[in-house]
Amino acid sequence: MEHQVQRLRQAFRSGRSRPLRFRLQQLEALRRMVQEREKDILAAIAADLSKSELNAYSHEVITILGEIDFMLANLSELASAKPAKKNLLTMLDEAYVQPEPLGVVLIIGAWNYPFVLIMQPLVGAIAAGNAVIVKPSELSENTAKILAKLLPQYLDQDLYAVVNGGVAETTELLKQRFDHILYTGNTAVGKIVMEAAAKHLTPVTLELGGKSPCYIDRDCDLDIACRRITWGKYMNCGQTCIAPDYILCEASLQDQIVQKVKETVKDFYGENIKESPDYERIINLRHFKRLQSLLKGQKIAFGGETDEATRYIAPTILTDVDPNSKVMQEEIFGPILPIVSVKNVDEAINFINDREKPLALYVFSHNNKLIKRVIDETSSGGVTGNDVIMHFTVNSLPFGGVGASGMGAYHGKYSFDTFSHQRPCLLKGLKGESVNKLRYPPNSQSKLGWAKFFLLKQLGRRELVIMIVSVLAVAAAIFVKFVLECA
Ligand SMILES: NC(=O)C1=CN([C@@H]2O[C@H](COP(=O)(O)OP(=O)(O)OC[C@H]3O[C@@H](n4cnc5c(N)ncnc54)[C@H](O)[C@@H]3O)[C@@H](O)[C@H]2O)C=CC1
Ligand SMILES: CCCCCCCCCCCC(=O)O
Repeated sequence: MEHQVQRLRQAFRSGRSRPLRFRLQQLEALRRMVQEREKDILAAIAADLSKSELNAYSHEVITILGEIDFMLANLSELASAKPAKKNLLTMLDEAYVQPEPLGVVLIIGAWNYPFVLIMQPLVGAIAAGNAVIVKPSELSENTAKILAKLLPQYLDQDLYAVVNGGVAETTELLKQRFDHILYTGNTAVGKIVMEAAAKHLTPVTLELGGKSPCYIDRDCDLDIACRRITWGKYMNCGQTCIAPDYILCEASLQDQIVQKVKETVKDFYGENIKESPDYERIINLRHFKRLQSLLKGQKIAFGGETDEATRYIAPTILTDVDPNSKVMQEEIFGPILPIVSVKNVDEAINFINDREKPLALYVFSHNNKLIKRVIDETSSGGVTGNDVIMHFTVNSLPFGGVGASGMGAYHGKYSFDTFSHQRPCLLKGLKGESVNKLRYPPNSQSKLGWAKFFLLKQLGRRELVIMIVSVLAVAAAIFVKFVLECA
C-alpha cells in the first residue's frame, strides 16, 4: 500500500494532473468509459443488488453522466483565480484566491449505490487536479471488480488507482498519509476513518447515515405524498441513505397513509412483488437478519413477509410504533416504514430535535409556511419539501450530513471545492517602502493611528472608483489653478 501511495504522490508531484487540459481529457475518458462499457457496469450493479438494468441506469448512471457533463462545462470557471477585495494598504497589489489541488486523496465507497458513491466523488477529485485512490465496498463485489478492471483502462494509471479488499485492506490503506479522505458508510466506521486520518492531520469528508424523518401534515394531498414516499422508501429495497426512515403524523392520518401506501405498492410492483423487476433484495444475510429482528413485537399493518433464501423482505409498514422500540433506535436501511404518531407539528419538531441530526428531512404539506417553520426549527444534512430523495439529484446543492450524519459535502461545485485548497495569494511590488514603514519597529501611537486607518478601511470597487475620481479631481483643480496663475 505504502508503495502504491508513494507512486501516486510522485506522479502528483510531477504536476501532470494540474493542467486543465489534462483534467478535461481524464473526465472525457471517464465519460467514454461509462458510455462504452455501460452494459458491463449495469450488469455488475444489477448482480450486486438484484436490480434491473433499467433501475441501475436511472439510479446510478444518469447521475454520473450529469456530474461529468457539469464538470466539463464548468471546470475552467471553477478552477480560475477569483479576485479578492483589498484594503488601503494593499490597493495597488494583486489579491486573489486560487483553488489548488490537495494532492493524493482517498475515496472509500459503500455498497448500496456502489457505482455512484465511488464515481461521483472521483469526478470532483479529478476535476480539482488530484491523484486519487478509490476503495469500493467489498460487499458489492461485482461493481468493485468492474471498477478495478475499467478505470485503469481509461484513466492515467500513475495518478488514479483502485484498491479492492475488505476491512484488513482498508485498515492498511488508512495507515497511509493522504491529503483528504472522503468516506461513505456507517457512523461507527466513520469514527475509525476520522481517527486514522487524525494521525496525519488529514481532513475528512464523512458521508454517513442516520434516521431521516418524514413529517406529513394534516393539510396535505395524501395520495401524492404517499406515492412519493413509497417510491423513495422502497427503491433499492430501502437501502438508500436518504430514504425516509420513518413517518411522523397525527394519529388520525395513520390508517389512510397505510391504505394509500398499500395501493401504491400494488401500482408500482404488481400483485406479486417478488416477481417485480423493480423490487430489489437485501444485500446480505447479516442485514437480512438485522431487519427481521426489527419486526419483532411490532404491529405490522402491511407487508412483513420475508424469505431468507432470496433475502426478500416485502414493503412493510409498522403502525403505532413506540419511539423507544429497537426499530426507532437505529437506521433501518431496509423496506420497513414505521409510523410514529405525534399530536401536532410542535411535537414533531421536538421529536426530531431530541435525536441525532439526520442526513435528510422530509415535510409534506400544502402550507409552505409550515414547511419553512420545520426547516427553521430543526437541523439536518439536507431537506426536500413535498418529496423525498430529490435534493440528491440537484448538483447545484451541496450533499452531505451534519452532526452524526456526517461532515463536509460534495456534488457539482461542492465536490470541486471539497477536493481543493482555496489558496489566498497576495502579490506585491517592491516599491512603496514609505508606507511599509508604518508596520516596521519602533512602533508609535501615530503609526498605530495610520495602521488603523489603512487596515480597517475595506475598499470595494465603488470606494476605489470614488477615491480615484477624487484624486483626479484634486489633481485637475491644482493643474487649472497653476495654468490660471501662469496666464
Ligand atoms: N451519506 C451518504 O451519502 C451515504 C451514507 N450511507 C450510509 O452508509 C451506511 C451503509 O454502508 P456500510 O454498511 O457502512 O457500507 P460498507 O460495509 O460498504 O462500508 C463502507 C466502507 O467502509 C469500509 N470498512 C468497513 N469496515 C471497516 C473498518 N472496520 N475499518 C475500515 N474500513 C472499513 C468498507 O470496506 C467499505 O469500503 C448506512 O448507514 C448509510 O446510511 C450510504 C450511502 C450514502
Ligand atoms: C430518476 C430519479 C433518480 C433518482 C436517483 C436517486 C439516487 C439516490 C442515491 C442515493 C445514494 C444514497 O444516498 O444512498
